Amino acid sequence: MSDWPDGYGRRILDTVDSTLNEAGRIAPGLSAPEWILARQQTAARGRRGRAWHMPPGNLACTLVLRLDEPPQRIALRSFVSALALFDACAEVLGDSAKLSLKWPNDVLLNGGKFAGILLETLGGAGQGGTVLAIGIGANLATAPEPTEVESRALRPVSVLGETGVSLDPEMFLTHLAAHYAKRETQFTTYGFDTIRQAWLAHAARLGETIVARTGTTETEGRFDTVDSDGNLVLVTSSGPVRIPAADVYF
Ligand SMILES: O=C(O)CCCC[C@@H]1SC[C@@H]2NC(=O)N[C@@H]21
Repeated sequence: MSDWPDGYGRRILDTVDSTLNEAGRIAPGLSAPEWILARQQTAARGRRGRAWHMPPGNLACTLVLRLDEPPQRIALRSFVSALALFDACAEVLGDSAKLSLKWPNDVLLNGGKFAGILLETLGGAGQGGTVLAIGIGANLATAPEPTEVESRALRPVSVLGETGVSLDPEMFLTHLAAHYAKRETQFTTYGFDTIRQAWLAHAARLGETIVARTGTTETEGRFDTVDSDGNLVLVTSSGPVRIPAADVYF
């Protein structure tokens, strides 16, 4: 699956501050979904305001699309995009890689974090609907040092480091865009449950005890499922708890 999907545009930039910022700049004139890839980002950001390590050779891209849907449904693109990223990796790496998904949208390779996704909705977008930017970063060539990430975070890994396979970001984007288009069609045609089931089939630590931490609370429990709204469901000593947003630690 490597043909560029119909209906999706693409722009390739040498250097940009952040492909998410670029999404904001093009949003007012956006008439069709557009992938933005940058060979280098000077101010890449990750979840919860963290900086994102972005050496050349890694994948840095953002899909920007206009959606006329309620916010809760728009947010489910977190799972659509994570699954598409998983699919693209599985396709190009084959059986040489042990891939899994960490709630809500990290992709793991051999148990280490190799890719992350950051969703942002953009204001001032001109025409009707909401503009969603899905920022995707994947360590194709280089991973940050463990000292560059939070002490409790998973070991950062790269595709090259774990498998010896060298992947070109532009080539990889073609696979990712094709898989995203397929999963997006699946989502809009059959609803979230098919995405949810596929995501769960690859979930890391399902059935095991994990910890979900927000800015103020920490919840430990058995990872039971992801519900029909995308919430993480943990079974704690005081019963099931549904968590809409958190960082997860194993
Ligand atoms: O913290 C995470 O796990 C999410 C990281 C998302 C990084 C990507 S790289 C492309 C896009 N541009 C950014 O500035 N961030 C996202």
